[in-house]
Amino acid sequence: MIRVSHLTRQIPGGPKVLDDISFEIEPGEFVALKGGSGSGKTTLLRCLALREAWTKGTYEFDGKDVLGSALSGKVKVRREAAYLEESPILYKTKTALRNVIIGSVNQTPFWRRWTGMVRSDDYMGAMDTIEKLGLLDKAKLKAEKLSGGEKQRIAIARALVHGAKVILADEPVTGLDPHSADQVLSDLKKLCKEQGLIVIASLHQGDYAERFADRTLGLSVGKLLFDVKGRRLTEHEKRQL
Ligand SMILES: Nc1ncnc2c1ncn2[C@@H]1O[C@H](COP(=O)(O)OP(=O)(O)OP(=O)(O)O)[C@@H](O)[C@H]1O
Repeated sequence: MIRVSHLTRQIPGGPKVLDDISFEIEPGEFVALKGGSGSGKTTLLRCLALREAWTKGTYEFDGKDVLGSALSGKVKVRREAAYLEESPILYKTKTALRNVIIGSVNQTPFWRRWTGMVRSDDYMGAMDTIEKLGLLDKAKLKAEKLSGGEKQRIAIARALVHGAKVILADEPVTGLDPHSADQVLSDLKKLCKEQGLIVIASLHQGDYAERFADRTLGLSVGKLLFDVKGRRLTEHEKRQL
């Protein structure tokens, strides 16, 4: 479970980009972030991934206090929360399979990325996950040959293989055609329902949030305007964003 209380992010000497945000998310929930350009969606995801500093607030992740003095909370977030960029960063000249096995720069020790050393159970685990995401026929293709949607799904497979329990996806379907976007979001939804993952994704475009998410957090100028669960947004809520 994730519990965020009074999260505030102020750029040093600059504006407040997130202002007093609080929410709780249970395992298995797919949460969409909606808000106009500059509303703070990316900053919120990056704060949850500990890629940006919190100015104020408390953060509990799976029962651990993350921002307190003990290091174990931070280590847990770095291990179990995967931040997915809008354009996934993959090793272009390595195969999809190899990308999944060796992991992302943040998740994998340097020596492992450098040597590319794998154990047979790493190989099997990666192949199983790639198969679950329906990409077995792409496993041996170099990452540079994959489509945008396939790259996103390989980045998801990579996160899972390296122990992600929370996926923080920044505009995961921006720039994808509707079919690829549906595949990426169906995969994420399936992982929530079948494996109890938490997915938080900024999905401002189109009706993706309504179609795939269980819940929508609406942001405007760094403030949480609404937290809607189990129903579509009203016209009034849509106009506020
Ligand atoms: N390091 C920084 N210095 C100054 N302003 C910043 C910094 N980081 C973010 N901001 C500002 O904070 C606001 C929120 O940015 P953020 O990228 O989180 O918004 P967003 O909702 O993801 O926008 P978009 O949908 O356009 O990607 C923006 O006005 C941005 O300019």
